[in-house]
Amino acid sequence: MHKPLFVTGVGTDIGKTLVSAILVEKLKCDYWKPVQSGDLDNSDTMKVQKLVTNTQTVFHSEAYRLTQPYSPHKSAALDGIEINEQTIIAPKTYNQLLIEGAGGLMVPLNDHFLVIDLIKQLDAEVILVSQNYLGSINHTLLSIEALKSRSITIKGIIFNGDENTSTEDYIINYTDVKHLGRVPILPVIDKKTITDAGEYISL
Ligand SMILES: Nc1ncnc2c1ncn2[C@@H]1O[C@H](COP(=O)(O)OP(=O)(O)OP(=O)(O)O)[C@@H](O)[C@H]1O
Ligand SMILES: C[C@H](N)[C@H](N)CCCCCC(=O)O
Ligand SMILES: [Mg+2]
Repeated sequence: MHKPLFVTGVGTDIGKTLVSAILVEKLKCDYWKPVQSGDLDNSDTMKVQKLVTNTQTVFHSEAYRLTQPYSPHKSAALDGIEINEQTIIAPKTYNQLLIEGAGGLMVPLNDHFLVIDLIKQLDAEVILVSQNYLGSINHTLLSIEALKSRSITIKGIIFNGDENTSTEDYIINYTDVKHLGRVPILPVIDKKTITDAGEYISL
């Protein structure tokens, strides 16, 4: 049985949900967003569900649905609760499971447990979503350093958005992490463009 795939990013708003939709359609795997903070009427799960065509994918319910769009530890406090990491248990499925994180790796779920700790707890392999912008080399190398320091397997990195070969080459050569592909800016995001975008990723 495959280990779960955990899609994380060098930060929030980097394209994890978009890349997750492409991967879910390409792999016909299940999707799970354990912690959703804010946007409950347009959640990541709902976004992916709207973009996926295959009938095999099961969309599992979040462990935590928080009303405010902040760091999960803060959103939970605003909702009068505290996230208990013991309750975040991977859903049972015979299919491959793709898990989308919240924000980047060092995002707090409570006062002692971060997204990166959840990856370890779920024994998942990481697909890191990066983007090419001034400062992204630092953010990407820091993310990879954090994963390696916790002996978390990195399946590879997907660059999202405009190409920057010098940035991508430096990151791949310095870290030896596998380049899984690059998703260009999609002028239109719908079922067809998400299905077609599968060709940009090789894994
Ligand atoms: N390659 C792309 N082409 C066009 N739009 C994109 C692309 N990647 C991301 N976007 C857009 O950028 C925004 C942020 O992307 P996305 O929601 O996937 O980020 P995220 O990392 O999942 O954020 P969060 O941390 O909130 O989960 C969305 O509106 C998304 O449609
Ligand atoms: C609310 C947003 N859409 C994400 N789901 C959560 C981002 C948390 C970022 C925390 C931080 O790194 O400062
Ligand atoms: Mg998302």
